[in-house]
Amino acid sequence: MVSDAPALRVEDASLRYDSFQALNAVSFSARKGELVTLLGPSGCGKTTLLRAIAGFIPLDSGRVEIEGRDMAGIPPERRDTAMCFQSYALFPHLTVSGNIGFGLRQKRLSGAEMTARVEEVAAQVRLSAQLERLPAQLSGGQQQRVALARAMAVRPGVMLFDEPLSNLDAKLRDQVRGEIRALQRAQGFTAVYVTHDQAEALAMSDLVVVMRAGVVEQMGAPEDIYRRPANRFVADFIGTANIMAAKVLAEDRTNGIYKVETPLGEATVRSETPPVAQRVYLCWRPEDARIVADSEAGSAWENIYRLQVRSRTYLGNLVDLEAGQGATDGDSWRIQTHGYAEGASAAGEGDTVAIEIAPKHFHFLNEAVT
Ligand SMILES: Nc1ncnc2c1ncn2[C@@H]1O[C@H](COP(=O)(O)OP(=O)(O)OP(=O)(O)O)[C@@H](O)[C@H]1O
Repeated sequence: MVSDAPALRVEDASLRYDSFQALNAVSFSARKGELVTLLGPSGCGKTTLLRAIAGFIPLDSGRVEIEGRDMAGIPPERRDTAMCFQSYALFPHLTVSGNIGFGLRQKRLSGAEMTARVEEVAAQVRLSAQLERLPAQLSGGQQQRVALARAMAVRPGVMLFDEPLSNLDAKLRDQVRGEIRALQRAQGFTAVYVTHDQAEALAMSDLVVVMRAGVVEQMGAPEDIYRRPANRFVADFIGTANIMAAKVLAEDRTNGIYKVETPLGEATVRSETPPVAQRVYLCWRPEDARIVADSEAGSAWENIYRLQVRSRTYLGNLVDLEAGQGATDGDSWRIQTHGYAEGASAAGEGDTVAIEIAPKHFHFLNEAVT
């Protein structure tokens, strides 16, 4: 269960490597039982932040609090954290049991307590039958589970994951991420999870912290980040986004309805939050467009645009179209639709399709066009 007490609080964390500002006033907190992902492109400072939380590198300014306690000057082994790495970092000469129990050696548990704890955690990660094996005798997914069990065994206040799945193939990655999330929920541990994979972040998190160049660009629940990205960077980094420079022509703030001019044509936008400027970026997602039949397209409906299909990719469950006004010139837009949706099969390369984007599917970014 998620409670209100912050298990971890990072406040204004800043850190430089020589002249390079790796973290710049980063703040976020994780409530007890929450999984928070730090998401961003390579080099944005995710690992640096995780290592600062673990106590491996000191911050230049700002603070890390675990369970309300300031961690300044507290070494890693005395912080209530455990790290789970992408490389697993298993001891090759120790059995699964030895690896899982490794972190317990400092915990002053009796032999019987230690065995019981190892068996309990091994069962949670479904490794009870492999306790006497060496890491080399395990699959990649099993090795990852040993690493997870070893971290879980010490029952840390905050579990820290550094891209734990990047050594696994795509299918296994999906499976293991589901397992980690299920275990995290069942055991109720608090976790900070570093990834550059937006799908992983959306699938696993209670809170996503999107970072770029040492700065937090946005944080929120996965759906918030996806449906209401703050700016072009976040919109583009999370999923696929069609981003247009728009000009507000008329507004009815009371009802949240705006008329805007866009490269697609005029559009009606329904938005609870007003645009931040008259010239503002507007975003819509590929699945927000609906291909409409000619009979509908001729009616007085709003937000219907005729586009020529420039390329068509069949993805099995979905059809992905790239379409624009005319065959090649100017912007092109990504449209995704179910393969069986009306009109999808007729939308071949070179064909003209009519699409409808509902007013509520347009989203104003908090970013003015300058
Ligand atoms: N010890 C160091 N000395 C100097 N610069 C460093 C050091 N460690 C990291 N950096 C730089 O700081 C920036 C942030 O690195 P960090 O490893 O935190 O990024 P990241 O977001 O985790 O990236 P990745 O996903 O590639 O691991 C990078 O530009 C990196 O080159």
